[in-house]
Amino acid sequence: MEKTIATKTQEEQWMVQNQVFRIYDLVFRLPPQAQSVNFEIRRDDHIKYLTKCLKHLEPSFAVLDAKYCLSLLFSLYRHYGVMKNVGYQFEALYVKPFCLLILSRPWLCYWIIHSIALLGDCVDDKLENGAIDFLRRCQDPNGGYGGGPGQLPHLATTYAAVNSLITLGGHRSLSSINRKKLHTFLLRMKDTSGGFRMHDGGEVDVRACYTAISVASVLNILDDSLVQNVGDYILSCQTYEGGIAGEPGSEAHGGYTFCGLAAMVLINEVNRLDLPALINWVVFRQGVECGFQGRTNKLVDGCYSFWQGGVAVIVQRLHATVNEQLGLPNTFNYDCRTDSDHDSTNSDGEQCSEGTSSPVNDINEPMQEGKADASPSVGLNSYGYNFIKRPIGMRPIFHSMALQQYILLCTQEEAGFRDKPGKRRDLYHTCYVLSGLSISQHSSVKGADSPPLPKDIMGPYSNLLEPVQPLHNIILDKYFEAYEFFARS
Ligand SMILES: CC(C)=CCC/C(C)=C/CC/C(C)=C/COP(=O)(O)OP(=O)(O)O
Ligand SMILES: [Zn+2]
Repeated sequence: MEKTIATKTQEEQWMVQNQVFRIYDLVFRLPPQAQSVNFEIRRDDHIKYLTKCLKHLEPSFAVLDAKYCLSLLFSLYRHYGVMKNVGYQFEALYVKPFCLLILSRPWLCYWIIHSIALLGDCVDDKLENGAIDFLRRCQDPNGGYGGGPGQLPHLATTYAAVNSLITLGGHRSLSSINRKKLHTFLLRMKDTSGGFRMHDGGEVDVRACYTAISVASVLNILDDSLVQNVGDYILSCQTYEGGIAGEPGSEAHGGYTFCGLAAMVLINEVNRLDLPALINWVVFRQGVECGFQGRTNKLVDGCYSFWQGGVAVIVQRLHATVNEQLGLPNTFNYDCRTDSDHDSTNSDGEQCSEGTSSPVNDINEPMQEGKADASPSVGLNSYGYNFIKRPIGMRPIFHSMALQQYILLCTQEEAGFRDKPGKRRDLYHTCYVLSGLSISQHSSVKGADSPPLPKDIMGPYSNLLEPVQPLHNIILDKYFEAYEFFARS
């Protein structure tokens, strides 16, 4: 069983809290002149580390396959009672780490390639071509992507492969995806409940619903047969706390809440969720340590900067639906907010009062002249595009500067990012901490095209990362390139 705060030993609790609160003290309780805190992102070091990881990944693909077979052989020996001790040791040392590594190579590609793109860089041609060719080999002849060549297709690795290829961009990469076969695979994963299962004979959960809907939407292959009843399934996972669980009857969790909310937006059924309850749940997940926790009474963790932060920024574009559910007038009131609750001037210095702002449109209504696109696209595959083109109608519902502080001071290592002080860096946390930092930095802008103000960036303005399409967690420019590419083909 996982340890909660309550079940951790005194010593473990002290270690985590002492380190996190030391930083908290430094930032919040000391006068600014006494703070010798470096908030700068070590951009070059992160890029160097990530590129090195990708380089190591590429030539080791074949080697890993061979070692995997060997480790399975030892595992079999152990189960049949032959070479029991040697088998145990070998399994602990090699089988488990290799299984994890070998089954998740499209994920490793995505975490690395997306992180490099967030930092404003790209991989060189050799690495790019290597990654495209490798992902092509992970594609199943009957559609979908496995964790490596010849492995069973799986929705999570399909999502990671598609997001990687879109992030690499360009004709060679985008056209390597067999969309027709992928649609067949997605239909095969569809369950009678309306949800999706992760792989043939696998578990049905909200993660599967999201990964299926996300890839179908961005590849322009979403249709009624895929959408049917998936909203019912996700709705049945919203808990009494307001967040969304992995499956009906489970506990609300940030990862699944992001998946459920993003999927509901992509199928245009987000108004069926209880959004005020969801907002109430997510705002209380940001702790005094400034980072987010994944669920009630658990420790903060850098990766929830994206899962929970992502929920918070998606909600910012759902102001019309939230107002409707609260029985409030449908007003666009972003301009009426200021940094001080008592200040009645808007960001342009004009006087304004609550409730007198301009009307807003719902997700599929034409955008207001001058606010965003005058003619949004129509159809099942356009909800994500229209969503990102909408103006942001609500100020951040989380403390963006505090989250940026947690990220920069508690999760940044010399190179790479981690969960919290005391943990080691890894590629998953590097990817989701950077994704969380990006959405946090861009959470105060009013539209997809405006850059953030320096006051909304913790540290030097050079810390600014590339913006993402939060519904897919793909770099915004690359998302638009893919949207146009697949709209034509
Ligand atoms: C796109 C995609 C595949 C999304 C996955 C979403 C995601 C991160 C789900 C989290 C799963 C989960 C229950 C973690 C709890 O781990 P824990 O008990 O170790 O962590 P905790 O103590 O923070 O809850
Ligand atoms: Zn984590």
